[in-house]
Amino acid sequence: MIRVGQGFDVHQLVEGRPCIIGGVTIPYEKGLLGHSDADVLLHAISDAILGALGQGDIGKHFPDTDAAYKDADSVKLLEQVWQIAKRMGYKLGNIDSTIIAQKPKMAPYIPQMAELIANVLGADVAQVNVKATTTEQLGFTGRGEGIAAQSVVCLQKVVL
Ligand SMILES: Nc1ccn([C@@H]2O[C@H](COP(=O)(O)O)[C@@H](O)[C@H]2O)c(=O)n1
Ligand SMILES: C[C@@]1(CO)OP(=O)(O)OP(=O)(O)OC[C@H]1O
Repeated sequence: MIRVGQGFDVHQLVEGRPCIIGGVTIPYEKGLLGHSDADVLLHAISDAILGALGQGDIGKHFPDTDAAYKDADSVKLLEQVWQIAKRMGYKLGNIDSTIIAQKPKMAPYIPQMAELIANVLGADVAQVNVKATTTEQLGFTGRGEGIAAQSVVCLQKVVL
């Protein structure tokens, strides 16, 4: 059986925070604000996996009212989400995702992001696609006020 999920997330860009996207720290004058490390891409992917599983979203599993998740490493959150998928008997089909940011330039960091995500999900890097786009200076992303990410995930039931 195949199940599909989609995820979408947004975080504000502010001074004095690291810019962590897809588990990679990107050198930039601003970073993403959140209760956790605000890794917008890993949150969108985590939500897509939970969506495919019919298991709600990361806010349900890791509430932003819980001090345990203050400045949490979103790689660890994705690892926990993937444990749920494995427990329910699923493996990764493929992921497609898009980072929506005017700046910084994501392209140099995308191979590292895809490698990291594939490692966490026990998959081959060919199963993980990460893209980036600007919004041509339009809207909140275009003004550099925040960064958004979206993701679609296909999970396959493991046949025993
Ligand atoms: N933050 C970003 C945004 C885009 N890219 C890359 O640039 C290409 C052109 O972007 P457009 O928005 O003009 O389509 C795009 O295909 C991305 O590869 C990027 O690296 N970082
Ligand atoms: C990850 C969590 C938990 O630390 O907090 P944030 O970093 O604020 O991120 P968000 O995308 O709002 O989603 C869920 C949260 O509960």
